[in-house]
Amino acid sequence: FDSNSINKYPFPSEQIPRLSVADPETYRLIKESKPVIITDTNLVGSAAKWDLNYLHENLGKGLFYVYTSNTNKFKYYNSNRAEQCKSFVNPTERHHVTFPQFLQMLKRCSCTDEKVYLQQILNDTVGTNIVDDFLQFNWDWVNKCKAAFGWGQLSSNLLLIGLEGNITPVHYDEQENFFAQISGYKRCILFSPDQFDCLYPHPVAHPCDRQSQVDLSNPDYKRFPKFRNVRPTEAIVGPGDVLYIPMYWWHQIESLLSRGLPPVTVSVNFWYKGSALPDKIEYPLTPQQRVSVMRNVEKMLAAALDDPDKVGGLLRSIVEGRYT
Ligand SMILES: CCC[C@@H](CC(=O)O)C(=O)C(=O)O
Ligand SMILES: [Zn+2]
Repeated sequence: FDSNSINKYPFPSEQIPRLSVADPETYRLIKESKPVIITDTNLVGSAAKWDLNYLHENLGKGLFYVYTSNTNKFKYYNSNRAEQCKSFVNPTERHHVTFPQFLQMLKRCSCTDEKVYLQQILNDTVGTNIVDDFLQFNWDWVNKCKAAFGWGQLSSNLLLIGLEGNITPVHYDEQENFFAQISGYKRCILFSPDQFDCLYPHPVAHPCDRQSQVDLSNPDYKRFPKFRNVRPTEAIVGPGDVLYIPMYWWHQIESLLSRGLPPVTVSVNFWYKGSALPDKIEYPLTPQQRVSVMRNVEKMLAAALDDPDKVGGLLRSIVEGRYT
């Protein structure tokens, strides 16, 4: 990757540890829900050949979700909620196209400043060669991890094909994630769940639930003063690396400029449902549990008031002059 393509952000960063699949420390970190880059897993080694030509030949005739953006940011939004919310402006456009059409869109990007990002759950419409490659993922290792950490079922594998420069802005997911990098390089900037107060997520009922309101490239310190206190940990993942993104950990993922061609990055993620609640809740609550409680309060109040826009007013009445 081209090291001077690294965006400068107004905060110092720690480095995410980079450990071997054979190192016991790797599993200690995962057990503690801490991020770690795991090398030599061969988790998606069979996908090392997934370049655009091979994918064009073998992905099949199915349709793929491809997002376009007039900026380089691909902020996720819930399209059903977006339709309900008249004032909401979609940050990206979603298209349902064939792979050849995606390749055409990619080509057009070189002469417009539009960016594209294919984000498609791997399903049974793919060709037999892709199915074979998928079956040759290192399921033995990843299933052992799932069992060892008590994770729930694998909910999906998302195929991500992005253009260099693409950014998935900072957000958290409610699933455990083994993020496998296949080609190209991605900068992964992570923030622990206890930094919730610094990252000001949209309201739970908003189309951009779980997404931070803070634009890392242009933070609005008046609206989001605590953003000054963020302490990220980051790393650059390359082909063969697997990044463990623990559930509720905030992350921003940036596709880096690569000197060579093609200017695309390819990744596959493995989203797992979280582990079951412990029989006995220990106190103090973990940061993840605190986020989950806040989410449930917002959901309950939005339902009780039958209007998400009234939640802020009621919470202020509860807090101001009483819990401050
Ligand atoms: C839609 C998912 C995008 C991905 C980040 C990226 O590779 O751009 C991510 O956020 C995740 O795997 O959780
Ligand atoms: Zn994510």
